[in-house]
Amino acid sequence: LCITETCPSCSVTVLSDQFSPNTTSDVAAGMLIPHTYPDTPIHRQKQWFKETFTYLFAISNSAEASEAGIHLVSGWQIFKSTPKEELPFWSDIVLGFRPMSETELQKFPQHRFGQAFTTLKCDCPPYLLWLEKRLKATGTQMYTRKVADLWELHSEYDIVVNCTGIGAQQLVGDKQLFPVRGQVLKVYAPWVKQFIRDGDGLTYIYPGIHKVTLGGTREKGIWSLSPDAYTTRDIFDRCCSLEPSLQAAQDIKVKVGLRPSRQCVRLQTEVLSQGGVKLPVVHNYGHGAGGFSVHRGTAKEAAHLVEVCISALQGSSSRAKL
Ligand SMILES: Cc1cc2nc3c(=O)[nH]c(=O)nc-3n(C[C@H](O)[C@H](O)[C@H](O)COP(=O)(O)OP(=O)(O)OC[C@H]3O[C@@H](n4cnc5c(N)ncnc54)[C@H](O)[C@@H]3O)c2cc1C
Ligand SMILES: O=C([O-])CC(=O)C(=O)O
Repeated sequence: LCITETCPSCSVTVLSDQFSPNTTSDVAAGMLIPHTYPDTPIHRQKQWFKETFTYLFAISNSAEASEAGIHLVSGWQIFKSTPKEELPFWSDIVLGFRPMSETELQKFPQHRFGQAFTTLKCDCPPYLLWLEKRLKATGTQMYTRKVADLWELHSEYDIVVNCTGIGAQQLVGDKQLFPVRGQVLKVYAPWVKQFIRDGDGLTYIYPGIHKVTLGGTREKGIWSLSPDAYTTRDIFDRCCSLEPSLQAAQDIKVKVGLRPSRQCVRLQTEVLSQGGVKLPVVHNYGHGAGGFSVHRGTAKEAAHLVEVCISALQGSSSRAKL
């Protein structure tokens, strides 16, 4: 979508072996709370988050909000001991960030410190469908196709943009990319309005428009997409210990996804070359546990890289004509 906006004259085709609702992005809670990428400068991560927040905040204030599944949500991030970094880098981007009051903390007797703020949440399947609808309206073609090798695309396309998430491990053999398995529950509990996140990142309660997401797990290097019944019970118990009213939750569905984790998002151009033929590839994958939080910012940067590739191709074809 960002490419169609940045480079309106180019024709875009989306190839994917799976579309919504069968992607990792459909499993995500979709909360805008960034995860830090250790090898990416903080100012760049902050810029990605800020652009994403600003973009989604505008949608949340529009008549599209409900169809797009975007809404504001207030709540608490709580800690058993005061974290080293009391003010995370994103504290001035979310709304109304402040330390929790003593009265608020009384709700969580096991926790000593907390941060209250308002952020945005994407209800992921509706948001992905809304994006697909907007993309189709630009004339973009979408085909179900598994790409085994990027070279198979060179006769059909001038530039390839690689947004394959965990699939990039196989597609481009990226050894730095690894799965972090996450299991979550989606439950019906419409009385839960505030989000609660344990600062250790393991337990969270995220109310969406129709369902509440209860999490979670972080299992490094595990590829299994099968739900685990013991883990389901454990997640439910951990969430009930933070919000006892969840005991009355109904219609519990279990989902599993593989976070495409890396020390940094791979957001760069690579020019593949074979027998004198060149194929520019813009990579944009490896968003780990924070893909929703930075998706618009990273997509805009990828679209800019595509723009640079187009200029280079136009430059080389006019030189060839000379
Ligand atoms: C349990 C869980 C909770 C999460 N919660 C949050 C959250 O609250 N906030 C947040 O910011 N992030 C969250 N995330 C992280 C977020 O889900 C990911 O960062 C994000 O979904 C990655 O998006 P992606 O588009 O790169 O990957 P995907 O959604 O996996 O999309 C990749 C696409 O590429 C296709 N593909 C792959 N290989 C090929 C190939 N060879 N040929 C053709 N197509 C291919 C796939 O079919 C898929 O359609 C969570 C993740 C999990 C697992
Ligand atoms: O950590 C969170 O708050 C939710 C999330 O992004 C994940 O489970 O990957």
